[in-house]
Amino acid sequence: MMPFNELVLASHNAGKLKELQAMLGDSVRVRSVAEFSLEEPEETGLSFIENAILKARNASRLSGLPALADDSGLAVDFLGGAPGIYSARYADGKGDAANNAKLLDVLKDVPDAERGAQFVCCLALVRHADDPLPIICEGLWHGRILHAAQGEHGFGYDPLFWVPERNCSSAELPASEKNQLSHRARAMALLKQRLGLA
Ligand SMILES: O=P(O)(O)OP(=O)(O)OP(=O)(O)OC[C@H]1O[C@@H](n2cnc3c(O)ncnc32)[C@H](O)[C@@H]1O
Ligand SMILES: [Mg+2]
Repeated sequence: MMPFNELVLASHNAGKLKELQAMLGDSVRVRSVAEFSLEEPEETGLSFIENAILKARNASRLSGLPALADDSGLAVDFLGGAPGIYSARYADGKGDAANNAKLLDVLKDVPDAERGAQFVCCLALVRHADDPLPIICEGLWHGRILHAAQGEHGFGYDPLFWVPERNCSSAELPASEKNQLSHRARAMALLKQRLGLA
């Protein structure tokens, strides 16, 4: 059991919410921040950590509940870690398909050996909106960027992310497998350890 019985997930991304819920299982009753507000807080931080804390505090303030936020993104080696914390806004807010198209275009002449990338996930848990000691857990997932989209599962950049340990894209993995391997899965495993659940 979690040290509390209700938790609000501070995300407006349906793909993330599904994965986080599956990973949390029935260890805690999960609510979504959308029950309290549809307005997304501005992600003004310069790091995944700052943005995750900012989203968690916002959701906790709105709900009066402990809150778990996920700030994540794709860091491409050839681009010096871009789009990074700006992954959701890479194509100026035009959405996943536009983000993916832009990334493919920017990397169109880059050979496989230079297409290394990491998915990054930072989870932040606050017990209340002004919690002075949020719990922060990170996870990385190493792969490389494909030359064209592959696979239908997952969300976001998954169709472009080659998973060397499975020889397929992350959008070709069934949800249950992605949820054991991914950046989010690694961060969640650490969070469960920190909470004494693992
Ligand atoms: O901030 P919230 O409301 O949680 O939702 P968001 O989609 O804006 O989330 P982020 O600000 O953390 O941006 C994450 C970006 O990285 C992408 N991303 C994160 N995890 C991913 C995953 O597991 N598979 C594919 N893309 C992912 C996602 O599609 C977004 O473009
Ligand atoms: Mg966001």
